[in-house]
Formats: sequence, structure tokens, C-alpha cells
Amino acid sequence: MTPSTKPRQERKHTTKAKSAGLYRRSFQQAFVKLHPRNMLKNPVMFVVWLGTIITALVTIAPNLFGPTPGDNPRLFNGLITLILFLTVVFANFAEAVAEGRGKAQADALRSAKSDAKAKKLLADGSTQEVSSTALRRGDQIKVIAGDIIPADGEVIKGIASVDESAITGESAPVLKEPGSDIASSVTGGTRINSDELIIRVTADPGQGFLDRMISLVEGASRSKTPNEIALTVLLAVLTQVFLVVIATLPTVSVYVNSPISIAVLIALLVALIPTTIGGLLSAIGIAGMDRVAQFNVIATSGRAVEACGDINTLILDKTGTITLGNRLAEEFIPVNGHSMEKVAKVALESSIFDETPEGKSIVKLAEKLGATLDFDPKQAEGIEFSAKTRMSGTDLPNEVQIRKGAVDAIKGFVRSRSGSAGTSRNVKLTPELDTTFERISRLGGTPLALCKNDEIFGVVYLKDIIKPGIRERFDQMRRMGIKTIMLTGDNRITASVIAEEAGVDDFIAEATPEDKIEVIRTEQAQGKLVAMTGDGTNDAPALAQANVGVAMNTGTQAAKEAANMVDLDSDPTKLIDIVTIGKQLLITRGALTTFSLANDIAKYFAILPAIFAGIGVGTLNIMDLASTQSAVLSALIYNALVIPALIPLALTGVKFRPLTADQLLQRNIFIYGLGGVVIPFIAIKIIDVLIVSIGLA
Ligand SMILES: Nc1ncnc2c1ncn2[C@@H]1O[C@H](COP(=O)(O)OP(=O)(O)OP(=O)(O)O)[C@@H](O)[C@H]1O
Ligand SMILES: [K+]
Ligand SMILES: [Mg+2]
Repeated sequence: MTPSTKPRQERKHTTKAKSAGLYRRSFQQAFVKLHPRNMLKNPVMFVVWLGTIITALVTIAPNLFGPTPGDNPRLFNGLITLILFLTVVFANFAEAVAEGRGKAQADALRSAKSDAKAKKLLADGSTQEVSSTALRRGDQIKVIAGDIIPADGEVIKGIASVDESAITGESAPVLKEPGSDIASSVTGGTRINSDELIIRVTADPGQGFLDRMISLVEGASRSKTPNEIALTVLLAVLTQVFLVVIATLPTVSVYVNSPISIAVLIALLVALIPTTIGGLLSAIGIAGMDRVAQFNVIATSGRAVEACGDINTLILDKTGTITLGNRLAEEFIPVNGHSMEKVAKVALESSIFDETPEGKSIVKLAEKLGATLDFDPKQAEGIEFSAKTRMSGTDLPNEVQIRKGAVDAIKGFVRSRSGSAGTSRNVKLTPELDTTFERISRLGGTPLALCKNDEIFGVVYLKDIIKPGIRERFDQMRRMGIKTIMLTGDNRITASVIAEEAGVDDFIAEATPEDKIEVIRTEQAQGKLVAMTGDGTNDAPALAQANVGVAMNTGTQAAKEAANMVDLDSDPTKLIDIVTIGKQLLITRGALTTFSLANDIAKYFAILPAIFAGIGVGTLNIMDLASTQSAVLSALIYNALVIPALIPLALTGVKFRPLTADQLLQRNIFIYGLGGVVIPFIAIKIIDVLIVSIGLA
């Protein structure tokens, strides 16, 4: 786990040479995408495509749809055809570049996947060499040092170190062993470095994590998101409205005795329909998913990325997300008159089977204090920690039960022990215990009480450190209008201290796994969109319930399957980056739509006076363009060029600032709206001067 909380640098995955190749391939793709089946998916550009065909016809036969005015209709119509054609190609190019960036990433992943041979375990215990594609869910396989793990699975036997760099890019090997929730899940395509493992296959061929990742980044399984569909419909409706308006123009023009040619009508139509946003829309969506992937996060749907942009509530757990996670034993504090030696001994006894970082650190501290065991661990039984009981410990054969855990949980345990034993002994619950509990909690630490049967010996102080810089990140979230809620199984005092120090808006202490779902449901019932991170199997239901669930790659298969995003670096604070990307995606789309529509004003002023030049609408001719033909051509050339000019912005997204959605909307409408009105006036005028100077019109 990376404790760093500074905003990550996006991975640069294209070098100069690579991007030259990308542009060349994308240019070819732009022509392949001219296929009508593909063009139909984009109603705005489809209209431009049809327009191109019609203007091509009137280039060959200028009088096909009636007489054409002008000196050289062939040249003029030919130029319009060329510009319209380029408009369509530019739009296709934008989409191809966005897709190409994902493909490069998919190729890198695919190279990790080989058609490895698998050693399938047969009923008699022997192994049989089979192709990895022959493996099915439930099969058991054996992998030995050096093998590529042929499928996703769960370790059921053995212990080994595995190199997961093919997926995470992180070269440090990870330990895999059965039992423990997290360390037992392995991913197909990773390599086993040492020893051997018996694995139960959990995914059929082609359904594995790597397969899903490849098809996702490749965009193969990308479907339009609800927002994108809504915008596409809106653009299609706008296009229809303009189509109707333009269709009435010939009648009007006959009245005023100023006939308009079909090529000019189509030029006017294309200039007015929202080709800029229509041409860039799908590139913006693909680039959003790609940006998430560059942060080493795999999103299972564009919908999830978009939902990130609308998140109102962010749910985080305390340990490991807000704090560094390696919560370590700092000190043992004896109570009830026990000696330090005795407390260290009970601490050791309670933790010899505890594999959690907390448990291991307690063993270490106890051994440092000279504690030793005076029973054979083989005769004893480990009681695993669970978030429900909030305790862990050891049972000895002679009915001796040693426990450590949350102070109230241990108090309850001690009471029940004294009751069930039938003794009349009074349980010693001294104020000393409570004051120690409070003192540790006020430091933001986690107090764990230690007991043997019904006697409490002392308290372990687990020190929890807040990740540096996390406060700034929460401040940033607040400015974005996102409420942060910390959920923790820890006690109220510790929770409030950490919550205060980290600067979260709200916290819930002593939370059980069920509480997590409940919190999400409550927020959702108020119409909020909720994001959460998690890694354990018991997080899976909550991850599925949240609108955006981010699973840690180190997490269990169940968590990864329930989530709609997987963070390959297993850094829970990355949710903050993902939210930023989601917001950026929505803002970019909004900004370019605003820009695209605002452009129309200049195009009206360029083309309409030119069309009706003969009937004295001179007052409208504020742009003073050279001629009817140069006006039409200038507006169209601007309209075409603005698409490639905006590709970089569509791909990288507009600059993001941590403001609320409303503030951002106002800001962008101002910048892109105003820019969208002013820029084309200047650009069209310049193009007009240029084409006149080279004698095109
Ligand atoms: N290994 C352990 N053995 C015994 N008790 C533990 C152990 N780990 C944690 N506890 C106790 O159980 C409580 C609940 O643990 P849980 O994992 O649900 O929450 P947490 O780790 O405190 O916070 P978070 O929910 O943010 O992870 C802890 O606050 C602590 O008192
Ligand atoms: K347009
Ligand atoms: Mg925990």
C-alpha cells in the first residue's frame, strides 16, 4: 500500500515516436470509420456525411437540383465538398486517437497474457499438463517457481512470492498463502517467483481479470453512458431543428428573389448544427476512461467514471485509508496492579495466532520486553479477529481463554465469562481501565484491552498516524461540494480525534460491516451519489451498493467483482483523483458543448448576410467578408478546423479546479461561452482574408 497522499503523476504512456505511430494509425482509422454503419452512431456527423455526398453530386453536375448561381459553381461546390469531407474525417480522427491510446495499453497487458500451460491437479493427486484455455472454474492447479499463473484463483495450499508487476507495474513481489482473505487471491498472468502453490481456479477462460481489463481499456465493451446518450439525443434534436429551418429558406429566398444553391444550403446547415461537440463527444468519453487507466485504476464502465463526477458523499474507512494503516503496538499499560512482565506475557499469548499487522506488532513488542510462552502453541487454538466481535485471541486446552480487543468488547467478554463460570467472583472493572482507555483514545490511538478468562490485565496502545497531506485532500473535496464520512470499527473517542485531525465532515464509530451498507443506503435515500473504497470480502456488499465502488487490487476476488473500479496500486486515497477525473469529464463535455453552440452566433453573421446580400441586409454584414462565396467557405473552414484544434483539450480535459458543480458551471459557461462567441468572429475574418489573398474566392 502506498501511504503517499500527494496527487499522483499521471503515467506517461506515449513517447514521441509512439505518438507519431498513433497519429498515423488513427488517420487510417478515420477513413475506415467512414463506413455508414459507424457514421449512423453519430447523428450530427452523419448529416455532414450525407451533405458531403450531395455536394459531391452537385460538383459533378452543378444543375442537378436546379440552376446554380455564381461564376464557377464546380470549383465552389468542390471546395465545399472537400471541407465537409475533412470535417467528417477530423471527427473520426478524434475518436480514433482516443481509442488508440487505450489500445496501446491493452497491448501492454496482452503481452503479459500468454497461452501458458497449466498443471491440472487430478483426483489421484497427480498433475496433467493442459492448455490454460481448457481450465474451468473450480479446477485445481499447481504452479511452481517460474510459472506464469494461468488463471485467476484462490490459493488453497502452499506459500509463495508472486510477481504482479504485469498488472500493477509494481515490482516488489507479494506473498500469497491460503486462508487470509487478501493474500490468497491470485491473478492470471502474474508470475510465481518462489516455491509452489495449489490454486483453485475462480474464472473461466476469457473471463479473468486480465481479459476484462484488456477489453475495457481497448474500449471493446464501452457502451455510451446515460449522460452521453442524453447529450447525443439533444444534439440530434438540435440538428433536426436546424434542418427544418434550413428547409424553409429556399421558399423564402424565392419570395425575395435571391435564390440559394443547394451547396450553400448544406454549408449553412453544417455550420449551424453542433458539429464541434458532435465530433468530439465520443473522444471525450473514451479519454476519460483512459485517464482513469493512466492513474492505474481499471474502471469496468464509463458510467462509473462519469458517476464519479457527480459524487456527493465519499465514504472512507479509518485504518489504512485516512491513517497509515500499519497501526503498531506502541506501549503496554498494566491495570489492576499487574506487573509489566505479566501484561507483556498475556499480550504475547493473545497474539501468537494473530496474523494482522496489529497482532504481529504486539508479538514483537512483547518479545522485546522479554515475554515468553509457557504453553505449546500446538496445544492451543487461535481465535481469529473479526470486525463483528472486535476481538481476537487464543484458547488453551484447560478452558483458559485469552483475548484482546476493543475495550467494550473485552468488558463484555469478561462479564460473560464470570457469569458462565457460575462463580460469584466480582469482575474487576476498575476506573483505571477507563482512564487508560480515554487517555489512549484522546491521542487518536486504538486501545486494546487484554484479558485472561474474567481478569483484565492491561491495555495495548496501538498508535495510528494520519497520512500526511490528507487534510488538504479533504479540504479540496469540501470545496468540490463532496461530503466525507469516516467509518470505523474503532471507539467513539479515537474516531472523533482522528476525524477532527484529518478534517472529515462526519464520522461513524463502532461500525460493523452491516453499518457500512446502512450508511450508503441512507445517503442514497436522500438522493446522494455515494463512493466508497474497500478491500475485504465483507466490504463487497457495500462496494456493490455504492454508486462508485473502488476495490483495492490487493483485495479479495469478491471485493473486486463487486466494485466497478479496481485500483491497481491499492491506494485508497486515489478515489480523490478519480472523482477529479470524473468531474473533469463532465466539465469538458459541458464546456465544449457551450463552445460549440456559442460558435453559431458568428457563423450566422458570416453566412446569412452573404446569402441575402442582394436584398439589402447590409446592416447584418458586420464582419464585412469579401464575397458570398468567401463568407461561406471561411465559416465552413473554421467549422472543420475547430475539431482537430480541440482534440488535445478533449483528450486531456479542461483544467480542473476544486469548486462546486454550480461554481464550475458558471465559470465554464462564462469562459467557453464568451470564447465561443468571440473566437470565430476573429478566426473567420482571418480565413476570409487568407482565401481572398490566395484567390480561392
Ligand atoms: N487484530 C486484532 N485483534 C483484536 N482486536 C482488534 C484487532 N484489530 C482491531 N481490533 C479491534 O477491533 C476494532 C474494530 O476493528 P475494525 O477493523 O472493524 O476497525 P478499525 O480497524 O479500527 O477501523 P477501520 O474500520 O477504519 O479499519 C478495532 O478498533 C480494535 O479495537
Ligand atoms: K457546426
Ligand atoms: Mg480494520
